[in-house]
Amino acid sequence: MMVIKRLHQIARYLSSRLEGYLALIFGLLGVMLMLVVAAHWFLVLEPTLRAEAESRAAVLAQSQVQGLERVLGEYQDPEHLQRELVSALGSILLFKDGSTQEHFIQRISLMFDYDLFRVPPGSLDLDLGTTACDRCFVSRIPLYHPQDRLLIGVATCYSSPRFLRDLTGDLGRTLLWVAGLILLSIGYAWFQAQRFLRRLRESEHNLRAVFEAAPFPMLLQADDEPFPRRANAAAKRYLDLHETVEGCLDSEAWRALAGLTLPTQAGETHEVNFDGLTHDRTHWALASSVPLRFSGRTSRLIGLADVSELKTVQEELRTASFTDTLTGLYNRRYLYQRLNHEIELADRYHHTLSAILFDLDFFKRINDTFGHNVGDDVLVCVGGVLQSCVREVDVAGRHGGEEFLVILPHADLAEATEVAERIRDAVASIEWSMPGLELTISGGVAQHCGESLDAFVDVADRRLYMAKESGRNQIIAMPRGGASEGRDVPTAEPTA
Ligand SMILES: Nc1nc2c(ncn2[C@@H]2O[C@H](COP(=O)(O)OP(=O)(O)OP(=O)(O)O)[C@@H](O)[C@H]2O)c(=O)[nH]1
Repeated sequence: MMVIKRLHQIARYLSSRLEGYLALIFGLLGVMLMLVVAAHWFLVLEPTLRAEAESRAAVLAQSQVQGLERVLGEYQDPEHLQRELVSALGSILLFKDGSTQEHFIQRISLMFDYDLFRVPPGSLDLDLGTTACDRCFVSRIPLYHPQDRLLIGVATCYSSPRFLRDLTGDLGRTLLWVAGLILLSIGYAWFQAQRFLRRLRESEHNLRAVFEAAPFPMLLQADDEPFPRRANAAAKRYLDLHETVEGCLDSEAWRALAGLTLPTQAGETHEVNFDGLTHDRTHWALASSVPLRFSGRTSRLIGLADVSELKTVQEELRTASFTDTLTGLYNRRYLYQRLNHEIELADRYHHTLSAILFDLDFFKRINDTFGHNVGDDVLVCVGGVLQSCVREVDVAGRHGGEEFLVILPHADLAEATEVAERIRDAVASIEWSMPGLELTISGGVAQHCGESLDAFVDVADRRLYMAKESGRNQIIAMPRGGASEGRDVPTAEPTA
């Protein structure tokens, strides 16, 4: 694992170095190409074309010189012969290209072997035409006597270099232009590539800086790897990441986080909670996960924003919104929400549901006699009694003022009445530290029979009113002879 990682690092280093020199390599390749083309031109093409041009010039000179041999055969008198030769040479030199008006043969000189050719020595050596003919092709054409076919001299023709130009045209200049353009293009491409690479490096550097300096945790993980490839300083702190001996980033919290389902779409966020962090508590984080490719591998960028404190505050607010601040019991808002829910469950699953509405007897008198603070303490104390007398599934809360409501799921009227009695007894038995303080409680019990929440509470309320009317300190679970109250089946007689 270490070896592979090391090799990977070396490969990455070499690759990054190569990237920097890539443009230079391409530039050198271009120059090499130009050198190969130039070498081919100067060493192969140009000599071949020159040889071809020379042979053309020689053929042309040969054809012209044939006329001279005829003159040599026709005239015996040296003076006459010389005049004719000069005239023939003049016509050869006048021979022009129709399109360019350029002379084909620019200079011609004759040399004879006077031992074989019987005229005074040197009398026929002629040299006519321009002397400045540097690049001319020189063709030496043997001259034979027309009768006995003996070699009697040599005609040296200096042909115009236009033969070479005909063959090459402007190839050389074109090649120079092309080479220049290629070099310019390579230079431009190299310059642009360097600029692009510099910008790329800058951009990568900036991204790394942003990644590192981000105040919230960010991690980069390849899809086929269990550990993050990169983590910024905030992530290392937050997830308590440490490097293992194998060189991977790992921690308890990372493992907990990696086991969760994180969002897969860009812009999507999930609230996740996970353990394993220091401070030994469950942490909440807002997680985002953006798919991307990194170093050619499918990866994801995980962003985390710790919302644990926000969650705690949210939870506290939620609890506060459902809690009565004085007694710590549920408040009326929660009681009604819960009762609504329990009614739905009872209707759906056809199970029993009962409720008890309590009211402290003559509570005003306690307030008036002992003061409001004592009244508050009494309310808190009664709340505690209520809480201790009900099951875990039951819900006890403050209905308002000195009224309390107890919800009893899966309890019929008889069972609820029993609980109500237990509470009444318990309240009556409280030993108050305040001399002269006595407290009783009255209650109305109702079993749900399919009616609405308001109607259900109303039944309990009317029975509570009856209890009050009947002298207080008692529980009413059925109307005494009231036909309109006879919906639920009483199983216990009212007590006094
Ligand atoms: N100390 C205190 N008193 C409260 C609180 N809420 C309501 N009360 C008082 O409770 C008293 C209720 O009085 P009443 O409605 O006349 O009823 P009661 O005196 O208990 O008489 P019955 O209900 O008929 O037995 C009022 O004096 C209210 O001020 C509270 O939070 N703290």
